Amino acid sequence: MSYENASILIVEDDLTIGEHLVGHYGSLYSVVWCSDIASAIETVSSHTFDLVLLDMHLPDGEGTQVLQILPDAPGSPQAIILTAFPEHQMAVRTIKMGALDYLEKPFDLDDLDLIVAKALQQSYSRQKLALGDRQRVDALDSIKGDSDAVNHVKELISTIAQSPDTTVLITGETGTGKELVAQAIHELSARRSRPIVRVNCAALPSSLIEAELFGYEKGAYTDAKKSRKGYIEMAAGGTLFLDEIGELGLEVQSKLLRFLEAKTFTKIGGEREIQVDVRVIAATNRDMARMLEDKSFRSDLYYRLNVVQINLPTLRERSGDISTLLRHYITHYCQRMGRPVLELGAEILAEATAYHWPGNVRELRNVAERTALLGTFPSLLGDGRTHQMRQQNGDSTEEAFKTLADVERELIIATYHRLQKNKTRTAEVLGINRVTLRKKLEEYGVQ
Ligand SMILES: Nc1ncnc2c1ncn2[C@@H]1O[C@H](COP(=O)(O)OP(=O)(O)OP(=O)(O)O)[C@@H](O)[C@H]1O
Repeated sequence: MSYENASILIVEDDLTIGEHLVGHYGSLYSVVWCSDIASAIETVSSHTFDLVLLDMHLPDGEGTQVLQILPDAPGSPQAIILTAFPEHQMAVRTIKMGALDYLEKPFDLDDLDLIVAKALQQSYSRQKLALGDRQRVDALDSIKGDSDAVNHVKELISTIAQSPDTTVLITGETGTGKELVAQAIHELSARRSRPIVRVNCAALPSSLIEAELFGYEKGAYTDAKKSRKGYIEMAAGGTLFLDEIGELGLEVQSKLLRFLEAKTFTKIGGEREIQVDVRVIAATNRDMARMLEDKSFRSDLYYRLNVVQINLPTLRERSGDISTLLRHYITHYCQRMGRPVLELGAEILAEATAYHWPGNVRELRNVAERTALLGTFPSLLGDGRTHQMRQQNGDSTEEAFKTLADVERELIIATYHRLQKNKTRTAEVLGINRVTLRKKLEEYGVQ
């Protein structure tokens, strides 16, 4: 294993030892040498090191002063204590404070090399672990929303990720986030260092799909000049994400079922059994119950894929997440376009909440992009009224003014949605009669 990117801070006031250490480690690693405690504290607090070689007695203080700040320093480096004053108690104290090891001067460089290698190995594994944790957090973090339904999905993802061989079926309308979920399962699983290969079964003509999935041997077709790996082999060790699985023809369904059961397959035109270890995640927005009924999808394959199912809620079923998602994507696009972030007024949120979102989060994302680009929020409910957007903390006073009719509209729509579209309660709360409320809602295009 190579640690050429490792960085070491040497804290040593003895010139000969300092030069010796710099000469020895400087050709292998990035090395910084400080000869007093004050500059060592300053340096270790502002730069990232993997390791500190720390003398104990320096002219302006004790090495323990550096040792105690290491856990909070960038990169939380390890420390190896080097001292000319062998004191048993000091050794115990520094180890208790977190030092990795303690060497008495004069020391043998070979001994120090061994301890340094051990320290760098630990630091390397820790960094990999930290990276893994970060990826893990990021994977779930990309799934926005805080409704019970989304939190339940996130819990399922974490559980399924722990079991890297289990086949998963993700169902849900178009744009609900099936691919996002498949990606998160892969990134959280032990397979994350291997590829996730996505195959859109709807995008490939049925004549090609078998060759694309399983590959072919040279000569399998007239124009098969050399053999080719299929997606399954390309995903070896990782995850195969079969999107729109409902579009697979019956013939390929049988071959896929055999692969899922035996974990082996043969390429088209081949005889050799190929063994591949992949997790299969399938997704569909089709009504699978109906497909099973009309026998356009094999029930045995369905049950084999459906070991665990994640059913993603539509956006309208989790309307509480609409404002979070809109804010997230409008901010994202405004920042990407280098524009001031636009503010989402109550009226827009009320309209967005009332809307049906047939294209789910994908549609919302497109609306957010268009809004960021044009500065206006489209009329979702078909009343033809687009909304002029204001910039966060930057609107002109004129734009900030609203008419009484605007305020009334916002209040009525927001109250209606807060009361789960209960007209009687809404009319009661607003102090108007039901007929007036109904007329107003019709006028606003809200059902
Ligand atoms: N909970 C979510 N948080 C943030 N973005 C989301 C969420 N769900 C979906 N998206 C975004 O919406 C878009 C559509 O998501 P995705 O492609 O995963 O949907 P899908 O269900 O696989 O759609 P289809 O069935 O059409 O293939 C993507 O840009 C995705 O990043």
